[in-house]
Amino acid sequence: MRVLGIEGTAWAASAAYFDTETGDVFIDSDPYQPESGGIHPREAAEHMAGALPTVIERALSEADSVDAVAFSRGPGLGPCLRIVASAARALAQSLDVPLVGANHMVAHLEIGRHRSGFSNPVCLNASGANAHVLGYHNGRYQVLGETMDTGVGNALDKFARHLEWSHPGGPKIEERARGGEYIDLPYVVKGMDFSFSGIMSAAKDAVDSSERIEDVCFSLQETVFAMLAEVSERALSLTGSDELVLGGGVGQNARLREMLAEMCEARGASFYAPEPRFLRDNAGMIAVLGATMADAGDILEIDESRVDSNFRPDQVDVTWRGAESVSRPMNEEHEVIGAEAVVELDEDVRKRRRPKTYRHPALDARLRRERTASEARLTSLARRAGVPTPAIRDIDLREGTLVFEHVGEADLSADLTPERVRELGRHLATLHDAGVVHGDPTPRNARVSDRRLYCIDFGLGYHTDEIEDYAMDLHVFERSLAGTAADFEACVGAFEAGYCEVGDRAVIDQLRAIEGRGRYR
Ligand SMILES: C[C@@H](O)[C@H](NC(=O)OP(=O)(O)OC[C@H]1O[C@@H](n2cnc3c(N)ncnc32)[C@H](O)[C@@H]1O)C(=O)O
Ligand SMILES: Nc1ncnc2c1ncn2[C@@H]1O[C@H](COP(=O)(O)OP(=O)(O)OP(=O)(O)O)[C@@H](O)[C@H]1O
Ligand SMILES: [Fe+2]
Repeated sequence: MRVLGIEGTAWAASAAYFDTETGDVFIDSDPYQPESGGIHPREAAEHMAGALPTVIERALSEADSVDAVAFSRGPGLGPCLRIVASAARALAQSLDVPLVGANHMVAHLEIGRHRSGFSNPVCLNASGANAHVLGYHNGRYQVLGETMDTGVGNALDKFARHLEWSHPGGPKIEERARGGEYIDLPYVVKGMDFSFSGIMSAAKDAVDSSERIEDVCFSLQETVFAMLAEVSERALSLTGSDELVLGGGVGQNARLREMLAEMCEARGASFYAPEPRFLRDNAGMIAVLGATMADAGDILEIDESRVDSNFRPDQVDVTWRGAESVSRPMNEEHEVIGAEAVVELDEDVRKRRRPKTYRHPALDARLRRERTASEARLTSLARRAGVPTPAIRDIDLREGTLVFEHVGEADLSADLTPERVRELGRHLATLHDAGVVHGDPTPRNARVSDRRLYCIDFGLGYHTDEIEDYAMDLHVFERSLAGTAADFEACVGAFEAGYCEVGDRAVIDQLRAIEGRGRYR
């Protein structure tokens, strides 16, 4: 099959030609470069209108024939998307071939899967307007974790604008980071979700209070990319997957790729990053996904081809994949490589947070120390509040080691029933009542026995009386269920019912508000 792809969600006016028989992808792009400030939607749309005809013509001149036209349907800037869609409709009609509407974020992911040959990877999309970790489960690309505020590239670009550097800021920060020294910045990870707002204001304050720019750029990269590597590792650990692919324009950053490669190597996973022309916005990824979709018969009628500027990857009905899942069953082994630690299971359980070589030694030492200390403290506090947890036998903060009582016969993930999930809901409500959040409640961080359900792994927990934090705890759990549970609906229903038996219903309302923010941002 031969597909013409068109992209133009924000800055790249791009067209491509992909031939499934030869595997060749021809891409021609014309970037929009704002004169000052960030991307202006109206100017960007004018750029699309002016540049698309030329790039399309060049791609067509490479084509022997065209069997389908694929375009980016969203997410992106509304005025740009409408111009791209009009061009795609007109072309499909004049060539008399089917029209395919691709989700831009799924295209960022599928290009890595396609080029690597990996069958079922976890995907980190690190782009301008987005940042999320995805895994395929129950016929969708589930969002296992995502930014709670801005996209990663936008965060970097805003910092660069503060320094009055031109757009895009990411490559300039990478350049200036060379030779910088590390300073501490806020590091925010909640389960597999993360946030950039705190770190960005701290970085701006740091340059305003005359820290060296290279030190701030260096530390910004070290901190932001370590967060992305950590949530990717959490997704690998939760699902049991041993494949990671990278997508999105920030993926062009050598330090990010280095960290991800090192993280994967340390846990025996394979890592793939497409070449830069497939990472930044480009129509090649649209043409490649378009061919897969057209092959599955996933085509659009012209009058149903309207664009969607908030089109989320988890809204896409994945017609081109089967019933497989990124999550695989895991056996109880003597040594477990978790996301944070190596855990040896004997009569007692020895959990050691080994140094993570991918992150800066100072950041690594800080995180291991803080998390080991809070895990010890909160595991005991939770038990006193009435939540079953393992007793602590020993603690060595310098080594990052904890020794626990062995609890339960299996992880909750191995035996996930609505009844058990309901009990976890009650436990979290009890914990919140005591003013504590777990921080990383997942089906792998609860242990089951005949009589009880235990909570483990409190390393990301903290004290708080904010209802938003309690709701976030529930959100983290429901995310992890969406990526792993066979019967998601029944489990979520039971979980929230269990929570309400003990806890405050207002937390559930806040949870709905959090979900709404992700969907319509
Ligand atoms: C919806 C769509 O329009 C949007 N596209 C987008 O953001 O363009 P993309 O090409 O994937 O990423 C651009 C971002 O990638 C950053 N970037 C480019 N090179 C970089 C580098 N070497 N280091 C860090 N960031 C870099 C830029 O600063 C910019 O923020 C998206 O995918 O979110
Ligand atoms: N006290 C315990 N009793 C029985 N099994 C345990 C205990 N603590 C940990 N385990 C087992 O080890 C696995 C990893 O432990 P833990 O979640 O604490 O490590 P981690 O590195 O923080 O993992 P992750 O962050 O990926 O959840 C658990 O999923 C569980 O199977
Ligand atoms: Fe993009």
